[in-house]
Amino acid sequence: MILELDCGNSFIKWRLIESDAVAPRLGGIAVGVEDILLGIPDGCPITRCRMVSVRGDKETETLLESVQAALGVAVVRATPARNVAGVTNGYRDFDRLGMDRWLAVVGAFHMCQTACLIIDLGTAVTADIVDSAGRHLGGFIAPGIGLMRGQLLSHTRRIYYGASEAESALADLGPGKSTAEAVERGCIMMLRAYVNAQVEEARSLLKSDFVVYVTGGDAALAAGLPGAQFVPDLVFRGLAVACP
Ligand SMILES: Nc1ncnc2c1ncn2[C@@H]1O[C@H](COP(=O)(O)OP(=O)(O)O)[C@@H](O)[C@H]1O
Ligand SMILES: CC(C)(COP(=O)(O)O)[C@@H](O)C(=O)NCCC(=O)O
Ligand SMILES: [K+]
Repeated sequence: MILELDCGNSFIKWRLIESDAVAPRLGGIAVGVEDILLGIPDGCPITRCRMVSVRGDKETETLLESVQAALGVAVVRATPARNVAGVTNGYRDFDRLGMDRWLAVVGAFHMCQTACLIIDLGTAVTADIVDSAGRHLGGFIAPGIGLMRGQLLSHTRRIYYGASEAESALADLGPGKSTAEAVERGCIMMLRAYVNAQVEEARSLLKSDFVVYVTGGDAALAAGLPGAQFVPDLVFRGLAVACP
């Protein structure tokens, strides 16, 4: 059994997968390594572990070492590359491209073998464009919905509301008639406008048909994007290609 870890800025996504299987056996979202260890059944035969992390080097090293120590298996960490599986990294400094973005791009091209747009809605919302020859044309990074909302709450005096108000604010998306509705709906509208703009950008750059993949913890916020395929495990798919 292989343990796979995707360490994002907010959460660690983890799953257990048989080496030749497509569907995972078990998985979850964790804050720290302890949560992952609690989620793994006793005696589960883990033989390998692969990891991708966008956390700092020191934090990543600590995570990796604690997993190795707890499970007694070597952890393989995905590292930057100029080319993987027919995809070429488009950054001038290829090692500065976030590894989650890179693996999502690799996973996406591996699936469709044609031009694609990859949108990942997590802490940040990223969009990456790949042409039909596998050339990554670059991408965009913007704050995710939590960061947008958080900036408003922390940088204004009179914007405040509770969790239950926030929850009921999304019953519909028309003009808000309370602070909670106005902020929650405004942030969603901004996010959707950004996502739609990415589709337009890809259309004008690629000048051909392309596949749109949506992933990340907040992918549901892009629901209704015409023709988009929701692939929650896109980063894991790329991780398996990059670290077989
Ligand atoms: N079960 C869950 N627990 C916590 N957050 C979740 C959950 N499901 C979806 N989310 C959403 O996922 C977002 C984080 O997405 P994620 O892709 O994990 O980010 P990152 O890769 O930056 O850590 C949060 O903003 C939250 O709204
Ligand atoms: C853009 C990101 C912050 C997204 O991280 P996430 O929202 O998945 O936690 C991450 O991919 C990153 O740190 N990238 C390095 C900068 C870059 O891609 O240019
Ligand atoms: K992300």
